[in-house]
Amino acid sequence: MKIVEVRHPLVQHKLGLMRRADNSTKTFRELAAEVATLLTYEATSDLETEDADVEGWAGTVRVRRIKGRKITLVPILRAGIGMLPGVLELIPAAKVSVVGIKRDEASLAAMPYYENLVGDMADRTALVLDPMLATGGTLVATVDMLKAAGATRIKGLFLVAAPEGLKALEAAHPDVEVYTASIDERLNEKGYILPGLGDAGDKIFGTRV
Ligand SMILES: O=P(O)(O)OC[C@H]1O[C@H](OP(=O)(O)OP(=O)(O)O)[C@H](O)[C@@H]1O
Ligand SMILES: O=c1cc[nH]c(=O)[nH]1
Ligand SMILES: [Mg+2]
Repeated sequence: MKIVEVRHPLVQHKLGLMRRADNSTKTFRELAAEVATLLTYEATSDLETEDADVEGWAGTVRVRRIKGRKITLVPILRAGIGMLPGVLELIPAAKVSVVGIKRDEASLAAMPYYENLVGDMADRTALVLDPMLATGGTLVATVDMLKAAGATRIKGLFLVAAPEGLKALEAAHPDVEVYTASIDERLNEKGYILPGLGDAGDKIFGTRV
């Protein structure tokens, strides 16, 4: 399975700022979007390009443009919404497919509650957005949904990923690519990533703080 831990200094610096416990909602949100932009840059580095001719100031110029295949962004409610503005900075025309999944806090089981996907999923690369990959249950349920709708090219962007979640994904969907700012140490007994970021959804939405 392709797993890319992005070691770029800007990513590492911004993730380090996100780990502070005293961040305001505004600061956490801004950093989540900024890291999402940088992860998008990495995750799109293998997009195919083709030649095209444009009329420039001194005549016709041969340029490169992104070839045919289109992208759909798939933010997982709620917390994935926090990454959406940063990804749209680089792919402003992308169609957005929304998935709602809530992790049951006691069993840690992923509970899907909403699905609204673009129609032509089979023709698109799906970029799944979620700040946290913990047990992997949410991501596996999301990929199940996307594949059932015809998706064959799926990449996931996560601010932080736990080894346990990566293992679960590899067992269920080894064809999915993962881009993350950090592979952290482990999960705690409540399924939270250590050292992690805490509850990313609560921090992005300003709830329970
Ligand atoms: O890998 P897993 O163990 O499944 O956990 C990860 C999921 O948990 C969090 O969402 P949460 O259920 O807290 O929902 P929220 O976005 O509404 O906060 C997080 O944003 C992921 O979606
Ligand atoms: O560490 C974690 C795990 C799941 N969800 C979060 O928001 N944080
Ligand atoms: Mg949450």
